[in-house]
Amino acid sequence: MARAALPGTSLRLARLSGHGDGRFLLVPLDHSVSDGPIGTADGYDALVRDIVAGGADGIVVHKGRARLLDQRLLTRCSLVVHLSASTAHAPDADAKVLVADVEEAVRLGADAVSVHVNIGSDTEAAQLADLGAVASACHRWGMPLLAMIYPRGPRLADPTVPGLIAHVAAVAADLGADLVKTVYAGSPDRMAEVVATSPLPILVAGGADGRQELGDFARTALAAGCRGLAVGRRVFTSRSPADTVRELAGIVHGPGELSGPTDTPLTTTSRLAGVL
Ligand SMILES: O=C(CO)COP(=O)(O)O
Repeated sequence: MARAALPGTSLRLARLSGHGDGRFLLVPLDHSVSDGPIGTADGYDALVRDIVAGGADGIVVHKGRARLLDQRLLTRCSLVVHLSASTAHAPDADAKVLVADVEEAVRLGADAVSVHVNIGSDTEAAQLADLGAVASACHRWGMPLLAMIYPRGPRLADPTVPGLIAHVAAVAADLGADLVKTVYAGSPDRMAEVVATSPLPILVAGGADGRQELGDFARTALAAGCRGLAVGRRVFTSRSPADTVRELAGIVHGPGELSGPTDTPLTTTSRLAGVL
């Protein structure tokens, strides 16, 4: 569904979809807030270099990290500033709070901002209020808004029910987001049901579930109509993050220089599940 976007919003969105095809491969690296450092300080810089070399459209980081990055890398890869946070040590890790605002993201040169909302959590009301307020600020500044929105909370037994995911995607659209990142519904048919209801492009979260090979997972999600992927842990815990990103970029944006299988069994990431 076509929407009238501000020129700034559509220009930044076009930059974010680096290949100009309306598809997106993002690599979230905000895990350092939720769970602790992603490797060493030098390793983090090398990781970002690998992600850029592999052809990711954008990385997702918090505001302080954005200031520490090598700016030259961000001329070839978009910057998404994540405005939400919680840590694994909180009494309720699903309770995301805002830790930055859109003006800060503008000053940092962001191509988009993201907000995390857990629908069904005990603090859903505050997170919805935050999403609405950030959407208004994004509209003032011409800044694209990625809603990382999930069915997640103590009363939700199965977050992969298509009707539930469709509902959270509708919340994102109705409150003013431009892109949705949410969970995979478990099968292509179920995911296609979700996509059919959403006026916004849906990016599927890579997650830590290693049961399906990452490339297959990506192909399945794209075939179901998803417009891209946001894959964090399964990139930075792979043997070669650059090769993993290269493979995913080839799947998201069409045939490219695909490399061999790069995904490795996940050993360190399951503890993050439910926090991000
Ligand atoms: O999107 C995430 C954090 O914002 C989490 O990404 P992964 O589940 O792919 O690690």
